[in-house]
Amino acid sequence: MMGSSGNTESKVVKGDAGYVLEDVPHLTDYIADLQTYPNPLQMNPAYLVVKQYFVNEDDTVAQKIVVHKNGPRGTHFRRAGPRQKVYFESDEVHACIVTCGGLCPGLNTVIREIVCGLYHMYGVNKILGIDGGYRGFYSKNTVTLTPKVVYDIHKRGGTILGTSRGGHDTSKIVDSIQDHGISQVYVIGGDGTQKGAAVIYEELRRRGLKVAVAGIPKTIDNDIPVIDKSFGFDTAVEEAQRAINAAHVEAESSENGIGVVKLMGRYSGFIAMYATLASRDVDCCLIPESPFYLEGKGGLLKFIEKRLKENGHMVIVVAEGAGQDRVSESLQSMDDQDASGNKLLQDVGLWISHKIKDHFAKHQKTVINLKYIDPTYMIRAIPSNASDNVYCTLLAHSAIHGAMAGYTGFTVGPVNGRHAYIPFHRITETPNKVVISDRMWARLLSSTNQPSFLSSKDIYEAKDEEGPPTQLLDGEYCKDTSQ
Ligand SMILES: Nc1ncnc2c1ncn2[C@@H]1O[C@H](COP(=O)(O)OP(=O)(O)OP(=O)(O)O)[C@@H](O)[C@H]1O
Ligand SMILES: O=P(O)(O)OC[C@H]1O[C@](O)(CO)[C@@H](O)[C@@H]1O
Ligand SMILES: [Mg+2]
Repeated sequence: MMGSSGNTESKVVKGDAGYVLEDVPHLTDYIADLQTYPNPLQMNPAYLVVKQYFVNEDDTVAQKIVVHKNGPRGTHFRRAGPRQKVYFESDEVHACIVTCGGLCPGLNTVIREIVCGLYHMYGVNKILGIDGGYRGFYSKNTVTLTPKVVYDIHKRGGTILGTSRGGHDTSKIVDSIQDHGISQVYVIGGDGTQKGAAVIYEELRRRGLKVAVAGIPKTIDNDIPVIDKSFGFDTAVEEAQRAINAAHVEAESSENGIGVVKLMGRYSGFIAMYATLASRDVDCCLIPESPFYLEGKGGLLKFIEKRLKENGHMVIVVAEGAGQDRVSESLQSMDDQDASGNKLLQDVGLWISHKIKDHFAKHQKTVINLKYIDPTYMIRAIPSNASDNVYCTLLAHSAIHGAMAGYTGFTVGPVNGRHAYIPFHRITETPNKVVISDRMWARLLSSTNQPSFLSSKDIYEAKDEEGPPTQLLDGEYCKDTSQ
């Protein structure tokens, strides 16, 4: 038995045995009598031979794949992919693409694949690039995008369209969409961008316009929940190895050598955690989710003394958002924000380097040789690697298939390896963070042998906050990162 309840916020369908579909909006939810057309892919020579090319309308993807015999089936999302019927004729589509927020490897690949996918799979040849993020809709000229224009852009870092923070003026953006006669909007960006896409969708719907809005989640920090991983993350972790290697070479080449590497990660320490686990040369990894302290027993400085005694050198990786409360306290900084309202961070790498140098100079009378390496922008300004390129292609194709099939107000992304359409609010409400009571962080602690900086009270509270260990696998809103 299926029953459904829906508003513009959520469209939830319930089925048997605790099955829940968190569906995405469709143009037919607010426009009556929309005409459908056979999917032109049916005649496409490249795809003709694929058996079962089209996704079954009822296919959904389970958010939770570790299940118990009598447990509820849980939350599902609509499976991404091409449908037999589409809601746009090729000639009718006028698409636009915008990139917002910080840079990330793979942005150009996603742009390229949206343009080429629309053109080659659906015969769409009216595609506009919006210059410089959301504000480009109303304050800049547009760029015409063709397969020829985007041919080799995946080999370059950054975004050929430019990006920005702030400047989201919903009514001006939607006026511009209306004035240009745009019928599909592809929005590439992080949590802020997807929030912006959600309000654009709401306004288009309020005006009753036949315009599909598709979000492609971008975040180098991997802080978007529900999806398995964000594009560019692997590339960034790989690039971070170069900085860690350099820090290690510098550190081991001198007496009491210390290499400090700062990596991106505003609120989520995934890059630092994965880069540390991959490298094996790191002695200590500091992330925003795990508070640390410097002084006293169990503190960072005592650990450094111990490591230097044991090995004669060490490497510390610090995520940019780690220990921000301590840094701000000590620098008595103002609560500055960027144009999008994101808190501007203090340089924790510099701060920690000073603290370490001070400690050894004042209290230990030991000569140390500390090198601080800050590759933060270098790891996100590069082109995506091979596997991210393939991933970007799948994201772009999933977004195109969804928009052509009339879905709107959705983000695409892999959930347990299968691409799905996810309602905007599900990926913007709670950021994805490293769970320090999870097995992955335990693996890191055991590989570096660093202190956890947690008292037994903290450990008890961390477990209590997350619930018992198995709840992580069961948690509706938690990704299973434990593996
Ligand atoms: N709540 C919101 N409503 C509407 N627009 C928003 C909202 N939050 C952010 N935006 C807009 O989204 C754009 C990008 O936001 P932001 O600078 O926070 O980056 P992001 O997409 O979160 O990417 P990242 O943080 O990974 O760099 C900006 O133009 C900003 O104005
Ligand atoms: O300096 P910018 O470009 O505003 O962005 C810095 C922030 O962007 C991010 O890379 C996220 O996109 C964060 O890791 C970082 O704090
Ligand atoms: Mg963000």
